[in-house]
Amino acid sequence: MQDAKLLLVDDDPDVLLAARLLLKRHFGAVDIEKNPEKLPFLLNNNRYDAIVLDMNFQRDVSSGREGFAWLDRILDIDPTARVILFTAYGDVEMAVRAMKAGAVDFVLKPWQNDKFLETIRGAVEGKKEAKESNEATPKEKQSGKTNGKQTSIIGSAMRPILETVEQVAPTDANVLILGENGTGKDLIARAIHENSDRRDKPFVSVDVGALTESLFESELFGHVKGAFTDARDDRAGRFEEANGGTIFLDEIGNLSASQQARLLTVLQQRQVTRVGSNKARSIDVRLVCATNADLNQRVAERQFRQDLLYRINTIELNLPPLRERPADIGPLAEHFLKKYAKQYNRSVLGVSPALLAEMKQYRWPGNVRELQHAVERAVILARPELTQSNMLEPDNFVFRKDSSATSSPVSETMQLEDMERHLIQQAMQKHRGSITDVARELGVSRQALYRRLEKFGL
Ligand SMILES: Nc1ncnc2c1ncn2[C@@H]1O[C@H](COP(=O)(O)OP(=O)(O)OP(=O)(O)O)[C@@H](O)[C@H]1O
Repeated sequence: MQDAKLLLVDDDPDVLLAARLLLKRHFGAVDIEKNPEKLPFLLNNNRYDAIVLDMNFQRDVSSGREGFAWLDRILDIDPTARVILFTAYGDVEMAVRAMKAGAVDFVLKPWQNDKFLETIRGAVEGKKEAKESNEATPKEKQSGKTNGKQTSIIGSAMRPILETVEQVAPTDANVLILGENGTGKDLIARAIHENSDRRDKPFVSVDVGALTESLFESELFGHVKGAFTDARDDRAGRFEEANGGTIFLDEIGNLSASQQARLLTVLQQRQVTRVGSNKARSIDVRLVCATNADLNQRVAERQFRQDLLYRINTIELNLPPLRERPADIGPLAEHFLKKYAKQYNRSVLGVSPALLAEMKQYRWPGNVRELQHAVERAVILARPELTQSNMLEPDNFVFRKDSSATSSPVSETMQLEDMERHLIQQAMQKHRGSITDVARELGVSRQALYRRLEKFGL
């Protein structure tokens, strides 16, 4: 019997009674509550080692919205709370989102007793360890509050790029970073700033592609009071905010003709004029731009001004897509795995050779960002019983299905996977979610079925 106090919150009295019956045999005290509105009172008057919270409180509502709101509320009252979520089959996506929002784990309903107990023990132990080492709480970890360090840049293909960064950073040369989405353009822009003499001054990042025509000028160059209806005060623009430091203009390829003309004037004169004013102010900023568009082609098509291109591309850095640097996939995957195993308290030690081989076959349309999210998801879903020798296996990993350009071995696998997923869905419906019956019908072990349910997010 473990000396721990638990709280279970679920609006189904049968679930509460069954769970309490099981947990009371293993833990010191188990409180149950049907009404989540009582949570603030309970939390303010008790110290719980773990809280099990249902995601859906009204019958027939399965959005989980209420569960998320209560999870937030709990973590606001007690940022050290270890919250485990009850989720139904089909809610695995929601469980992943909830862990990103600060829950420590989840239990699928109907639960298996040994897994349920193991999950609660893990949460209770985690709470003790956190107390002893005074470590960051799950919520602090999510917000990155405790991580003031620069993200490290991984991969041998990045080495020549980093060498150029080191060379050009101390100069004031304008840099244009080219590369598909998720290849690390933002990371490199920050590295340029950090390696320059401007590192103690602001780094201001603006997604210019997302600015509407009407917002563009006031956001970048500022405005004076009364310049337009909502201009209640004088406001500095992002160029002025970056004064002395670096301004990073992302998605520069998406600017309209008039925006390009305005920007070019500012860069030529090194002065900004706030909207509604006629006073020009000098600015001293280092300019770094990025785009995933082929700017030379856009110039050829007369979509982008050549004089603006020449002004921003004194130094050009090309970040290769991940599929063209397969040697970087392993180190990047291991890097993210270590990061998320620590964050989510999972004992996953590495990527199996079989999974690594599949990763190298895949085209990674979302590049490093996609790899990062896929590893995060796999780590969250990796239960000890699902990973052989604590390695991530192909079964633990989901590759994005809308990758039209996948190479043939992967697309054949995808078709098979679709069929498999369909068969499992049908059997789950027929047997109303009974794992034993579905496993028997499909001729697979219960563990193999769990693996597939998790893999397909069923
Ligand atoms: N070489 C790398 N080492 C470690 N992490 C990386 C590397 N490259 C990219 N990342 C991570 O991948 C994610 C996406 O990178 P980033 O935002 O820099 O890409 P981007 O090219 O600016 O994307 P977008 O074009 O969509 O703005 C970030 O979380 C970043 O930290």
